[in-house]
Amino acid sequence: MPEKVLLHPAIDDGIVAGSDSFAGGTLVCLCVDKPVKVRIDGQVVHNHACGCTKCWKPAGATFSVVAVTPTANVHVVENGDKLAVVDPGALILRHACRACGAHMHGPVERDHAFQGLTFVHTELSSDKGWQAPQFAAFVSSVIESGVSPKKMDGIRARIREVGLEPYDCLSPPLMDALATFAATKAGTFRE
Ligand SMILES: N[C@@H](CCC(=O)N[C@@H](CS)C(=O)NCC(=O)O)C(=O)O
Ligand SMILES: [Zn+2]
Ligand SMILES: [Zn+2]
Repeated sequence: MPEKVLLHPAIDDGIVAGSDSFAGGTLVCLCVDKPVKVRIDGQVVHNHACGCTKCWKPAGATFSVVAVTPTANVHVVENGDKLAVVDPGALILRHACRACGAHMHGPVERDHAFQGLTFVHTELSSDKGWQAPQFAAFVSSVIESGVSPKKMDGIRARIREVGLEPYDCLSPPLMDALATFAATKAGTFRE
């Protein structure tokens, strides 16, 4: 029997639909003592599985699940002194809890198509109604975390089976946003 392909706990047992009227919630890190808490006002968008090596994954998961929300909607409300930026040179300034390692919020501050957005992991919240994962991004990148290339057909098949489209970069709307930004910078943008 072929080995079962595990993607992420929020996907493996069936994707739970989000709520259109969801008003937001609080992310809590994995620490038992003095957990970091981050409140998000309102719903997230572009929630997706990410196979890249940089996004935070829970133990045993091959993919992370990460979404974006306007940075203005993100508020560190408790124990923010435990946070540190993982890589200050990265586009996404991932603020991780120094004790448990969970990435609590990742703003994009630099001049970029995603400037003003923050990347967050809604699985760190017990609130119900967050947008469900919509697609899988950077699927080929799981090879960089040690997944055998021989497993990629099975991984992509499983992603499709759970109802997501696998992409090796971002989804078409996000890639279009990046290209629109580049075209605007280059002066080649047309309405
Ligand atoms: N193949 C690379 C891809 C890394 C990458 O480009 N990740 C995307 C998706 S999260 C990104 O936008 N990264 C920006 C950043 O890490 O700041 C890896 O797996 O490390
Ligand atoms: Zn923690
Ligand atoms: Zn990623």
